[in-house]
Amino acid sequence: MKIYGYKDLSKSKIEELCSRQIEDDKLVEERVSDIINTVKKDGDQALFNFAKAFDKVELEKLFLDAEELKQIAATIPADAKKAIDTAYQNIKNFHQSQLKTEDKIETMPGVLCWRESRAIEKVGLYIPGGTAVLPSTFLMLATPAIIAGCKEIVVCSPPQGDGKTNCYLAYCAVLLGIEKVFLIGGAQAVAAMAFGTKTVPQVYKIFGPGNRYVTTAKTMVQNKVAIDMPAGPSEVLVIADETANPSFIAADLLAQAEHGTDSQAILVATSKEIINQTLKEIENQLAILPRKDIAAKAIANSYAVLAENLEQAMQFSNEYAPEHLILATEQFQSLIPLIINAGSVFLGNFTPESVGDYASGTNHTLPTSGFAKAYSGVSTDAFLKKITFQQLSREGLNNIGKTVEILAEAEGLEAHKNAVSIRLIFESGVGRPKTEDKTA
Ligand SMILES: NC(=O)c1ccc[n+]([C@@H]2O[C@H](COP(=O)([O-])OP(=O)(O)OC[C@H]3O[C@@H](n4cnc5c(N)ncnc54)[C@H](O)[C@@H]3O)[C@@H](O)[C@H]2O)c1
Ligand SMILES: N[C@H](CO)Cc1c[nH]c[nH+]1
Ligand SMILES: [Zn+2]
Repeated sequence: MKIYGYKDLSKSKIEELCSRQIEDDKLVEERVSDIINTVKKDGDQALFNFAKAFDKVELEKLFLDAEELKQIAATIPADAKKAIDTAYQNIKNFHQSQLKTEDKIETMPGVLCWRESRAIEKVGLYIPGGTAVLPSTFLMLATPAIIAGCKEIVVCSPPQGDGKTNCYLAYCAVLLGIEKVFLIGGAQAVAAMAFGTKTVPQVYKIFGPGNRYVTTAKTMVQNKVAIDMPAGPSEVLVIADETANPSFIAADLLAQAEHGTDSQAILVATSKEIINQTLKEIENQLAILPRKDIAAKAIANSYAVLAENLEQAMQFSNEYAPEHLILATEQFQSLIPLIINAGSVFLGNFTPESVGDYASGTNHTLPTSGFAKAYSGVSTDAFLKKITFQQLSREGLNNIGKTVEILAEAEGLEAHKNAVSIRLIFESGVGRPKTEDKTA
């Protein structure tokens, strides 16, 4: 892991360090574009072929039904079932609290405006399953979808070696009341949900994280469907001072590094000593990790920055806009107001990022690659549309009418003006007897 001194970094070097561009991005785009076009053209047959090519599985059918899911779920160990139940309850509590009704506002006398939420009717959820199957992502996506009231929830996850899925994912399906899981992974899953095939229903919005193929496909189908955000390879940035524990920092960095070789784990510390001790700890902890080869590659693509103080560290973090930000310092309270860009934040030395990945209740589907500058993570809101309403009484139309007429005239849109004028004239009594205002 390379170490940089913040004060020696030029603006362009900071930009380079914060960019997550990878050399073969163009190649991935070309491949994904081919996959999308093939699914559009060949439908289900393309999905069988891609499962064979990429997942090394010859599928008999493209989904597991409720009975099959129940049978697989029955093999889950008792402690895992209990852990999933606990995580689900916390995620449900937190996401339920996000459902809010808004007040109606009278912007001027007789002019009433408000917003109401409606669930997106058909949503597609992608659950990663390449290097690791992530049932936690199933909970993170389906729980808010159900709370929001989405009617049709289509779930895709790559098939595993036996042409099925594992007991944890199947148990989540049973727990959540999802009766079908499509065994489709990668860009082809995104294409299937975006355009529909004979077997896979077309949806209005696609959610979920994934590798570069999945994320690139999501960005490419956006002229057809909505997406939650680009949620690609996991990343973490840890800000640490001398009150931090290097063993904890190393563990947190490795936790995200083990997701994939293109993950990033960045340390920004105010103490050289802490950086050196953390690097040593990374070596020690890496040695005993089953996924050490993956994590070691991700760590090699990562770096540490030595900042002069915590404010400077925050400045770097805001430019990097990490998916996960850990404030490994006893001073975390004073840093909270300085956070501008981050997906999810972990405060103090006893809040490991893993709790957010699984069970604290916050959502782990979060923007990566700097998209935390503009996007939020998945929430119940993401499954809702906000529809605005307005209702004018006769008094309201009298109060606002002139304003609209003048603005319509300024834009040269006479018909717009007339839609108001015709009512004002009507109201003034020209051509008809004046009636009582029943809406006032
Ligand atoms: N940002 C977030 O919120 C978040 C949350 C969880 C996981 N993640 C990230 O999700 C990713 C999961 O990646 P994964 O690979 O384990 O699973 P995945 O399910 O995203 O991808 C597996 C699929 O990729 C496709 N694929 C693999 N190699 C291919 C190739 N050469 N050409 C075309 N398609 C190919 C296959 O179809 C396979 O089914 C990780 O990078 C992890 O860090 C991010
Ligand atoms: N850290 C991932 C988000 O980047 C989420 C996850 C799922 N399982 C473990 N971790
Ligand atoms: Zn994780």
